[in-house]
Amino acid sequence: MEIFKYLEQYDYEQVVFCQDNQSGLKAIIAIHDTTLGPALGGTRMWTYESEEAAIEDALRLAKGMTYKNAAAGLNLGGGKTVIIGDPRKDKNEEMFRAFGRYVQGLNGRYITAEDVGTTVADMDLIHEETDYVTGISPAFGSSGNPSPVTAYGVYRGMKAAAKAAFGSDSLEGKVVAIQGVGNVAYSLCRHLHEEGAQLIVTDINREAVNRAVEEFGARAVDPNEIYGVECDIYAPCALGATVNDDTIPQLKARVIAGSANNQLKETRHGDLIHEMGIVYAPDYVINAGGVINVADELYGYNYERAMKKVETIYNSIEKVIEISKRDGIPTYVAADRMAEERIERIRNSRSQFLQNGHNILSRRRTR
Ligand SMILES: NC(=O)c1ccc[n+]([C@@H]2O[C@H](COP(=O)([O-])OP(=O)(O)OC[C@H]3O[C@@H](n4cnc5c(N)ncnc54)[C@H](O)[C@@H]3O)[C@@H](O)[C@H]2O)c1
Ligand SMILES: CC(C)C[C@H](N)C(=O)O
Repeated sequence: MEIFKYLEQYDYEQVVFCQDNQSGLKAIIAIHDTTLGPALGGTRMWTYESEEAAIEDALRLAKGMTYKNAAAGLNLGGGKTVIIGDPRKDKNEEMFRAFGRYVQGLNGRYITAEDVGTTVADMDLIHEETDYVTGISPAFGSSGNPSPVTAYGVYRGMKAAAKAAFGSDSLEGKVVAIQGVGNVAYSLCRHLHEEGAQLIVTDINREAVNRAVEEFGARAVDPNEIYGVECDIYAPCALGATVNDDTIPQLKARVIAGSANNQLKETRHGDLIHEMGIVYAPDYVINAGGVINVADELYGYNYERAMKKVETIYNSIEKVIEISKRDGIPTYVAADRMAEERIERIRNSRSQFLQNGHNILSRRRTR
């Protein structure tokens, strides 16, 4: 990967490589765009095939956060961190504290939170070193684990997408195929089960599958089978890029709506599913519940206020589908336009000069 070429192509601001011998920390903080405000995005811990794969993931996820935060109406830019390592074996206190010091070093340009492989306990360790972390324990006045709120947003967005595909937003009797039943999807399964949807689940973690089978009467399938099952809705809730050349021909679903980030391997896959008449709820619009929830901490966390905003995900999904139909464009393009237009509007409204704290005239007088 030619890194500067990539940064230039997608207009990234900054990439920070964090290394600490003692703890084994190897992390990449990617800051995509801070036009709207500080970059807020989670920290993912994952075993990557190569350093290049880790860098690419951080970059793609950071850009996704710029669009997610903008589309959700937040005054926040986009950033993300990946820590290279196995979250089941390689974590230690020193690692998250070392990482916290790197976050502190950015002096508020980047604020972190949970993502795949990290927990509230990890955020609490980061918080030992910096205030620029959200999703820490509620005992600190924070919002805690964002996953259940993300799940609620996905559930609401899925209903809006179902309305467009089936004429009703009721999910009763609908068959939903869920890939990955981790933190978000577990709560999503609960909402769907309560509404009377039938669940088909898969995960590479057997325990996670068993829990969904036992608690929600889900039918389990092998990871490779999930794409081809007979279902109404495919909910990707594991990692990204699962809507691709191999999986699209297998899909029977009329709706794709799930929590995973970067669901489309390439944008052309969004074009392809659009042509096939599949209603795609753009990933960063439907999964914004978690970031909406943690972002509320910046105002002094209020659960009711945060949930009121999360409810609007239903309307946002309706809106992208409406624009998609009106302009004859795929929903992912409609969502990108919505996000980009907001960034441009705010960029322009901020264009007048504002004193930035360096009072040149008063300093001159003291010389
Ligand atoms: N946690 C949040 O609040 C939040 C917010 C927005 C987006 N997301 C995104 O949603 C997705 C899920 O997040 P999470 O917090 O639930 O993570 P998680 O790690 O708790 O769950 C992911 C699950 O997917 C499983 N998995 C991984 N690869 C798989 C595969 N090939 N096939 C089947 N299962 C597989 C894992 O075993 C795990 O159980 C991620 O893409 C994340 O970036 C999460
Ligand atoms: C800020 C976090 C809640 C971010 C979350 N992992 C996301 O992808 O939106």
